[in-house]
Amino acid sequence: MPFFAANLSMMFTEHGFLDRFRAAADAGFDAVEFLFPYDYPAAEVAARLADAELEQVLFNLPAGDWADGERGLAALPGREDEFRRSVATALSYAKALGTRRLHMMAGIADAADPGRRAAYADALAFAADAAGEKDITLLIEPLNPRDMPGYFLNSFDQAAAMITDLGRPNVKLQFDIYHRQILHGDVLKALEQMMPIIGHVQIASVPGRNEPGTGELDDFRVLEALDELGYRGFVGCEYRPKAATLEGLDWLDWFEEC
Ligand SMILES: O=C(O)C(=O)[C@@H](O)CO
Ligand SMILES: [Mg+2]
Repeated sequence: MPFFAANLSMMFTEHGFLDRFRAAADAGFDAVEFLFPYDYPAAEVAARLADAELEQVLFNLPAGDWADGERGLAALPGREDEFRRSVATALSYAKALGTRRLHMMAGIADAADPGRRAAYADALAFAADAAGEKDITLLIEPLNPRDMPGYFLNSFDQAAAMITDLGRPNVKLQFDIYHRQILHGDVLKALEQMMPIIGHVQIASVPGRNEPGTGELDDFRVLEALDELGYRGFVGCEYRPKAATLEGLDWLDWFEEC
């Protein structure tokens, strides 16, 4: 049985962000992830985690001007100083929140452009070193172009090659089953082949990005396969509930029963 983490950027949005921690704990979660904590003081977020006795398992590095369409800084030449400051900001939040995994978003950039590839490779090495000093795993995640048009990292093989080429033990793949199915399919074989470099898993149904068990894949079989393959990390529930979050949570009971 995987360890599930509620994604508080997508789940429990019936509540304000800071109230989602208590809501997730009351619903039975022991762990949470979210995209960004930066709108709130780290001490305030840490207090909500402590009050709800939750583990914070993952969040993203600052990703630039989100409202203006930016989706990360790593592959953007000319933004190196900002990127390096963003790494420091994320590490300081990670320390306050006890987080051991950070996701580095790449940005909207053409992966065929050598300048952008070089910027990304430099950013990855820099962030890997900085995270490694704090014993933190740095994750990279391929995203499908329907949800994230123009995103630099849109292939699992490309991500795996970058991780292998860099050869740092604290750089791993964020394997989002939803993105994998849309990008390439062949989910079970990819999990098997990439297991040595997987540092975090996320799940949602395809194509709706709703509760597991409501889409085209047998999500419960995929979750079982994670167990069989020896995955002992977290599975982030990064889905948009079809209706109220609590109403849709019975998928967890079905999964436990099967
Ligand atoms: O969109 C996803 O999938 C994520 O995991 C985010 O961290 C990136 O927006
Ligand atoms: Mg994801």
